[in-house]
Amino acid sequence: MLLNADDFREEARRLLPRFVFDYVDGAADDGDCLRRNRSDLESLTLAPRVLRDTTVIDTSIEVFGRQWRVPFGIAPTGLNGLVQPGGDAILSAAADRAGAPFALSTASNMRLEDVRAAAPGGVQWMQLYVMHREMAQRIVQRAQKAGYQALVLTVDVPVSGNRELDARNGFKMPFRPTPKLAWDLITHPRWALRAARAGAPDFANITADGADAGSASMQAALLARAMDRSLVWETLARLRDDWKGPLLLKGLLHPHDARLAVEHGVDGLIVSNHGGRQLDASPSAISALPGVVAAVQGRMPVFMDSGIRRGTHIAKAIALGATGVFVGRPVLYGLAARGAVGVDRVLGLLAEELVRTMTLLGTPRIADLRSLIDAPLNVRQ
Ligand SMILES: Cc1cc2nc3c(=O)[nH]c(=O)nc-3n(C[C@H](O)[C@H](O)[C@H](O)COP(=O)(O)O)c2cc1C
Ligand SMILES: CC(C)CC(=O)C(=O)O
Repeated sequence: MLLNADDFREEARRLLPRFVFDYVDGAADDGDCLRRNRSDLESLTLAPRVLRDTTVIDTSIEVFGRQWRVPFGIAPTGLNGLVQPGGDAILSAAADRAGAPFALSTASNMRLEDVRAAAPGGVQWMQLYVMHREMAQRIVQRAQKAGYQALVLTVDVPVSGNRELDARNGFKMPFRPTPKLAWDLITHPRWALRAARAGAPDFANITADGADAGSASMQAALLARAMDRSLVWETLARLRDDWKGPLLLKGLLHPHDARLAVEHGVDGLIVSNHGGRQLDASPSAISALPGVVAAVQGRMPVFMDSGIRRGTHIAKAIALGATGVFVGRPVLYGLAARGAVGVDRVLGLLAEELVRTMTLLGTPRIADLRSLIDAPLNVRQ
């Protein structure tokens, strides 16, 4: 039975070729940060309040003038077409059905306009990797024109984290067929058939601005995560000028950087260690959250991702001051396991778990959860 995000992970492990599952599931170095994300979330506790009216539970929040039905969304993840052809359109539509936002990665296998069209009424944010300034500018312009409502600049990938599983699987561009890969495909016929039916373009293109910039060198640079390392706080001003809507930074953990973000006119933060895929020595995102929230002093929304697998985890992050959270791998497990139905189910499970958690805590509204942070709870910071 698929009763939680971990069940979907096991199903994804069964159905995906090894090289795809490892890419999705894997982390940097020894996976210390990955485990810390989870164990720090698990070790937090929330003391429930009793005899409170919880007849109606309202999980909605308002962000940048838009209503979200749930205080969580889908984090940007690259190469979703590998999990299932058209993955980004499926995820984006599922997020819209759940009343949740969807963030599209620069490393999408689909053109950003096509993903936008999959959920025209939905909340969609565009994530930006800056490999080349020109390409970044083009993506920014096209995302603006297509109607993406916010821009998320990822700042924790000056260079790729050390992904040893990917190296062992030969997962790099150009992708060379090997006997190991052939065996991987033969033993996962359902995935292989679907990929064959979708055809090469789904994999050949890995940038959200599609064929326009899809030169082989650009694609190899993206997969190698060869970013423009000269991008610094001062150059953020250009981006700030180019993008007319809310600008968020994703991948920030240090309170001092949060203060710099405020000074540089950023509109929101996503406290994140990239799901443990970058610096293995990073603190867990949940342990870094209170420091960032304190530094920001309510001047902009602070989101968090990395390790969220349960409704209780969402409640804990919000109790520690997060405006909302994002999930990466869980929805990809859902996509791998059951396609659109699987993504709906994973999002639905998180929402159901959150409602039950809020009922048990005696906190019918999200704002009530936030007030828990001031209560004398055994919340470790
Ligand atoms: C397969 C995969 C691909 C990712 N690709 C991107 C990306 O292209 N851009 C980005 O900003 N973050 C990327 N991330 C990081 C996620 O946005 C997010 O920070 C992370 O998955 C959260 O941790 P979780 O998977 O434990 O929920 C990726 C994560 C995964 C698992
Ligand atoms: C294709 C990559 C650039 C996606 C990424 O950021 C990741 O694997 O963590």
